[in-house]
Amino acid sequence: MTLIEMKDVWKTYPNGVMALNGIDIYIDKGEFVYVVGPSGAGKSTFVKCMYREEKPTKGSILIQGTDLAKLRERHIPKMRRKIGVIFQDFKLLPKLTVYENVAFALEVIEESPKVIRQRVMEVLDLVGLKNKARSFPDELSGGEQQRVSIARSIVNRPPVIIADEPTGNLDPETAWEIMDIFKEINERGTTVVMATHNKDIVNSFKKRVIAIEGGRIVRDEQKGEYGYEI
Ligand SMILES: Nc1ncnc2c1ncn2[C@@H]1O[C@H](COP(=O)(O)OP(=O)(O)OP(=O)(O)O)[C@@H](O)[C@H]1O
Repeated sequence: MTLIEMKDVWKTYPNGVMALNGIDIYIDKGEFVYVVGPSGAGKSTFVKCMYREEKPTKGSILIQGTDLAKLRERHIPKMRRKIGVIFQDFKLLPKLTVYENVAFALEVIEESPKVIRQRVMEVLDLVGLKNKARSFPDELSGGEQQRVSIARSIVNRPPVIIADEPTGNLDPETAWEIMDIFKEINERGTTVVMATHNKDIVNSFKKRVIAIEGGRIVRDEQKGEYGYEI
């Protein structure tokens, strides 16, 4: 079943840079997809369009049938709940505890305190951080902070999570631990789209690879390789 469909997507930034030049892609429910390519190829722009951080200049992006490209500003927050997002630099709220950072996503949709407590502890358990619920982000290692951000991204139970260089700030061993969590989440049925420069991970944990160069898809392979020298 198709979860995400991009049809003839173009993105030109206001400064004239053409970052995406006609992207057509289908991603099915439950897939694990790496997005690879040289620096400046358009990977971040591709994923940003997918969670409507950027609006395409032309084309449509359907997520479960809703066209993100046509979405009005006021409908964006509701749509974002269907998409968990994970960044290279974690983007946790520094003044909130681990628990509060994760609970925040459920508080804004006014879930009951009981549901919030249950779901937050459930996802903190999944990422192995139940014992750090009361800690603040700056008391955690980079790997732990990324685990919190993953917990936050899945607490709403979105059908897809999108990660932009999630292991970019982590040492190789920690990067693998984070990958194990993504694997687990994917095995439980969540679609994962991950832009990455991590050649070892792409070549070892083999999944679909979409390669972008100059804003175009130049390769789309099941169980693909990273394909670039770093
Ligand atoms: N907000 C912006 N305004 C103008 N140009 C931008 C903006 N964001 C990205 N670009 C340009 O668009 C092109 C694609 O950038 P993008 O960040 O999508 O590439 P990338 O493949 O993710 O690169 P990297 O691997 O270095 O993160 C580049 O030429 C970049 O300079």
